[in-house]
Amino acid sequence: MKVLATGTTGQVVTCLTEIAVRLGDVELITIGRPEFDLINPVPLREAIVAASPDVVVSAAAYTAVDRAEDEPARARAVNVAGAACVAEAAARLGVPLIHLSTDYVFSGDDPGPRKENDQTRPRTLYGASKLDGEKAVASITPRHVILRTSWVYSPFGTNFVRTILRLAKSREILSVVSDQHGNPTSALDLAAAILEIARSRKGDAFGVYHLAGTGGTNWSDFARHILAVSHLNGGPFATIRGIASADYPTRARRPQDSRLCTDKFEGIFGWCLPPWQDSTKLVVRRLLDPDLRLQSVARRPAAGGE
Ligand SMILES: NC(=O)C1=CN([C@@H]2O[C@H](COP(=O)(O)OP(=O)(O)OC[C@H]3O[C@@H](n4cnc5c(N)ncnc54)[C@H](OP(=O)(O)O)[C@@H]3O)[C@@H](O)[C@H]2O)C=CC1
Ligand SMILES: Cc1cn([C@H]2C[C@H](O)[C@@H](COP(=O)(O)OP(=O)(O)O[C@H]3O[C@@H](C)C(=O)[C@@H](O)[C@H]3O)O2)c(=O)[nH]c1=O
Ligand SMILES: [Mg+2]
Repeated sequence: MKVLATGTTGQVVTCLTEIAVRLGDVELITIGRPEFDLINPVPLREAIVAASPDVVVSAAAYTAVDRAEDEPARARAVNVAGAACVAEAAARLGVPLIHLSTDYVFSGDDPGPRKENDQTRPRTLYGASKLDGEKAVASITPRHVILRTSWVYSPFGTNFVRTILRLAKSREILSVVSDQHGNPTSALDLAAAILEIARSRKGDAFGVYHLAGTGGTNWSDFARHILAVSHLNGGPFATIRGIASADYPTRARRPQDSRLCTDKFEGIFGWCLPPWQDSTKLVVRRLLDPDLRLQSVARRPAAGGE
């Protein structure tokens, strides 16, 4: 089957390319900058229609959480108008759209995990733009699977795992916030899930779903796990000092607890993503030894798990 994904160098799109090669029966087309920019999405929409895929994956987005506070118009243009144009292409083709969204649509003021219908109230401009993007997508095509995921990391691009490993090379102690809770998600797992959904052709599965790594944590414990694995494998190490968000001022105020409940996804699809610790280990080991091509698509069965 032919799957088209937006973006060229993003974490998820890069992992989609890797997993598609591994699967063998998916032709993955990626489309994005510099030829096609979501800021000017009509040519992108027309190119998607011309490519005539069986499924469209909307993986490109404005993801710079702090910068979005200073350029809201650009963030909204990409995440709302751009996402809408991608949805229009899928609607014109009459094919399913898998659209990625975020835990940052929630304020996180109350304890999680959060279900799909829980009240959304983004704290950040990034989160608000992604929420409006979801609404636009849903209004344009009923054949949408909106996947809200969180804390995405991978061997590629910009992410927390790579940042922590880089900082640990030059510092003995790192201060990391311990009062923000969420679910780290490997983009390799997510890409495998997206292609599994694309191939499953479940006719009644459209809607909004939460899909993230199994198990919750906070950023400082996530960092501790990253560096423990790194240390065991001869990589950089630093001591993590847990701090309060108030002691790590950022332009955007992140949710306090944006853990996602994945029961709905598990109920419909019958599986979920691996425990975040296992997937983090695979990605850290791959980053330390780029020749490693570790198995990263293992899944837990839905029943009988923890
Ligand atoms: N990263 C995370 O922690 C999380 C991400 N998500 C969502 O998952 C999706 C994938 O995220 P991820 O892979 O991590 O993103 P990345 O930040 O790794 O990559 C962003 C992608 O979007 C593309 N992009 C950004 N602006 C434009 C533009 N103006 N025109 C065309 N393409 C553009 C980039 O293009 P280029 O290749 O040219 O740079 C890149 O391919 C996004 O929808 C994001 O909101 C959800 C939860 C967590
Ligand atoms: C690097 C670092 C970060 N932090 C904090 C800042 C922040 O609260 C938290 C995570 O920082 P980041 O900037 O990596 O995370 P952030 O950009 O907020 O990550 C988010 O990205 C968007 C795209 C999403 O959709 C979200 O799911 C989420 O993954 O850790 C420290 O406390 N110490 C540090 O040394
Ligand atoms: Mg960031």
